[in-house]
Amino acid sequence: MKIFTSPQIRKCDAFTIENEPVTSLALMERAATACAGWLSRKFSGETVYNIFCGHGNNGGDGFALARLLYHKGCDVNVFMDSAQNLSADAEINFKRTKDISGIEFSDFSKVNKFQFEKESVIIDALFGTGLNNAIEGKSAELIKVLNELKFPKISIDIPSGLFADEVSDKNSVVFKADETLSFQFWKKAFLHAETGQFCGKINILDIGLSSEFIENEISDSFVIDEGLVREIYRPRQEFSHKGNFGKTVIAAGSSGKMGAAVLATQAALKTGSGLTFSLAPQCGYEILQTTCPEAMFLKCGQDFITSFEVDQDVILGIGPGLGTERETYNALLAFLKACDKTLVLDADALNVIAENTDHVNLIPKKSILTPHPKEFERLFGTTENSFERLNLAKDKAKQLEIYIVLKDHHTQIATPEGKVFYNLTGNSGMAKGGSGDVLLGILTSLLAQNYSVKEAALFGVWLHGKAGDFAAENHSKEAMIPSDLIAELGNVFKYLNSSQ
Ligand SMILES: NC(=O)C1=CN([C@@H]2O[C@H](COP(=O)(O)OP(=O)(O)OC[C@H]3O[C@@H](n4cnc5c(N)ncnc54)[C@H](OP(=O)(O)O)[C@@H]3O)[C@@H](O)[C@H]2O)[C@@H](O)CC1
Ligand SMILES: Nc1ncnc2c1ncn2[C@@H]1O[C@H](COP(=O)(O)OP(=O)(O)O)[C@@H](O)[C@H]1O
Ligand SMILES: [K+]
Repeated sequence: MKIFTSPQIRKCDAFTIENEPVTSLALMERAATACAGWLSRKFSGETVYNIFCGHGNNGGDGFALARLLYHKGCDVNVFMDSAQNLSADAEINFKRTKDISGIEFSDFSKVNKFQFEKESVIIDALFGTGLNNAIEGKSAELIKVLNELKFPKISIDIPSGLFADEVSDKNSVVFKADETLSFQFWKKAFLHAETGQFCGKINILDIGLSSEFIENEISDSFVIDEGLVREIYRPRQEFSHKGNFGKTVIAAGSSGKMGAAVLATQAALKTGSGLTFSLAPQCGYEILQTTCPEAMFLKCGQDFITSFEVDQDVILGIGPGLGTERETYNALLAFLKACDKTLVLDADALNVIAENTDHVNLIPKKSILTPHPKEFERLFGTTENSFERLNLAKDKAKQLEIYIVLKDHHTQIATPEGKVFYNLTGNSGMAKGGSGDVLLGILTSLLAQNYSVKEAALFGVWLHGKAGDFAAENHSKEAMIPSDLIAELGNVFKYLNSSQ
């Protein structure tokens, strides 16, 4: 699914109004109807909705929502700034709502003394995508008060104070939502840590904006939705044999870090690789042969890896637990100098490359790099925030013709064509040492099975997160461990096969 910027969303809005039989007012009604439906499914009939309306169209959504909820039999209070002029559509919806005697209207200034009912919900319809500056004055004071209230908080379209496409100033006042009801599209602000922390759970509501516009408008940012994953996923053919599913080699591990090699190798096996090998030092022989009996052992060194030489017909994933021995580093640099095949590079392999700025030029084109934020910084330098980090990743992916998988809550994949794909699966239960090793195994296995590099990156990151979500469901975010991700891979494939 494409991600649009605020100006593109406005264009989409205008195109829909111009080319489809719908007025801007009717579009507002659709938006409010979608919100009213969502809220009445979510909350009980006893709920009292306290709707805070700004003077733009976000406020217009709020006035319309107040009327629709009231007509569903709900209790509704509306708060507004009576001194402000309203936008045209907000004015019409204000007029349609103000004469309903059952709805109480109050000025923002009354909020401090207002007796909120026990079953209250706070609805933020103050500012939407039209915000053009940090919120100050009365509105800022209001938001500070609302943020202190201990009731469920819902933002309409975007939490007030956030910009859709960029980071807001650290000190700016932002409404802190438990859930955000947004229209039609994901916004970048929902997907980055600095801004996403204000959004709570995101719910994208379809309001029927022009599919013609959505198809034709160019965007370089996408979310990986399940439809895209299903297009990529290829169920196994029954008339097939192990030779059809590639050879995966996981180069990982050193004395004291063999667990990383085990996790990556097991993940490669459970993702469907035809033949799987662990390239590891002798100290890991018994460990790997016992924990991964299906994988073959390629000995390269005693306590750490001293050579990365492999056959030409394999796909190689390098990095987890390699350690920091000079000999391993030199062997990897020598190998990279001679290699022109796609690789998956993670962890210590990235640290080797980060040692010298020229080393990035040794990365074979079309390789996948999977840095976490610190590794990314070591490789490519520091940035002010995650939006800028992503821009730098986009530049580097284009310049070096590689795929950069920026690991995060919503992992971002930057492609050589300058596109960015945000992942939506995964959870904080995965924030544990070893999760990244599992990802390397999955990605390498998919490449070996002949998925294109882009497909492997998108599908692999989604699979990894989905396995994490299943693990959290079964074990809790606290108790789940990276091994559980591997165990859940089977259920993710079953899920893909059963709901085709
Ligand atoms: N697109 C869609 O698909 C649909 C969109 N819809 C809804 O419309 C919303 C966008 O509405 P919008 O453009 O009227 O902007 P919104 O955020 O309500 O108001 C901004 C107002 O505040 C002002 N202002 C700006 N910054 C300020 C500041 N710092 N401090 C103080 N004032 C500030 C600014 O005035 P200006 O400075 O521009 O004169 C403007 O008057 C969108 O989020 C969604 O909810 C749905 O109804 C239908 C489908
Ligand atoms: N809060 C989170 N939400 C979703 N995914 C997460 C979260 N924290 C970590 N992850 C995922 O877990 C993995 C952690 O990788 P990494 O930091 O390399 O760990 P390690 O190297 O210790 O295995 C990444 O794929 C990352 O996206
Ligand atoms: K809002």
